[in-house]
Amino acid sequence: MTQEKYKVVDVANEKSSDVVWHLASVSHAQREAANGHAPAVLWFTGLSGSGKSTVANAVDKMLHDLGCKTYVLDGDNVRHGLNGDLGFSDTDRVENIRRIGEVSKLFVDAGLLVSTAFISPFVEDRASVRAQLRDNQFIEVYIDTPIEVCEQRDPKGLYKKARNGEIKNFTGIDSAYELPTSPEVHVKTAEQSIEACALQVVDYLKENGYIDV
Ligand SMILES: Nc1ncnc2c1ncn2[C@@H]1O[C@H](COP(=O)(O)OS(=O)(=O)O)[C@@H](OP(=O)(O)O)[C@H]1O
Ligand SMILES: Nc1ncnc2c1ncn2[C@@H]1O[C@H](COP(=O)(O)OP(=O)(O)O)[C@@H](O)[C@H]1O
Repeated sequence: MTQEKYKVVDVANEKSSDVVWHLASVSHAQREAANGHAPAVLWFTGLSGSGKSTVANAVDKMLHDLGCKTYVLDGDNVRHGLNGDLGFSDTDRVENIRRIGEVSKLFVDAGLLVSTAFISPFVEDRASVRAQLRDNQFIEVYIDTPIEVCEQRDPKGLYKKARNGEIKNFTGIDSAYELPTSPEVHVKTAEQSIEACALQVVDYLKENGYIDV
């Protein structure tokens, strides 16, 4: 192995300071050309029951049908696996989002349009994930649904449990949700169908040159 195959990065404060990166032999531009679209993370954020998973999966299906390389990260494949050790204290939520941010970055590096569906309640954590990606690779999608509507939907019966005191630290009841201040896409699920919500996101990708179909 010759030395130019390696890039030494400044990670003096990390435990992995003796680890060096192997430079990629397939460039971002080559991946983008092969996939036919730009990579990005569609970061869905909103209350429990707001419709993050439903809309993220509808978007994923539309993009897949258009021939895009996609993936959805949500509680089912993350909180039961990689983040199975984390609960719902503020500290655990911060770590949950940090790890999901790292995983999203890898998917973006692989050239995918990745959709994440996590409450991600804190402005600072969403901003940290954005800051780790290149310009335009983080698209915040605010799934804006009034808590009354979420509570009426209550697809998992969790609001009822939280109101009864069976669940503590429930977002919107006794745990904070900090509103996105300038999301790239602002989706109001109480005012339009699931399909219209998903189209709003896909149209954003078309209008901003991520996909060209
Ligand atoms: N205390 C508390 N508060 C909020 N949500 C709770 C809680 N306990 C369990 N659940 C279920 O976990 C899902 C939220 O997990 P997230 O990883 O998205 O949360 S966070 O981003 O770390 O805040 C959330 O799923 P969604 O309804 O899909 O949002 C709930 O089903
Ligand atoms: N326009 C809409 N967009 C998204 N979900 C909707 C809409 N109208 C009704 N729903 C329903 O609301 C519920 C949202 O649940 P879910 O997607 O699991 O939310 P979250 O992932 O935010 O917890 C689903 O039962 C879905 O069918």
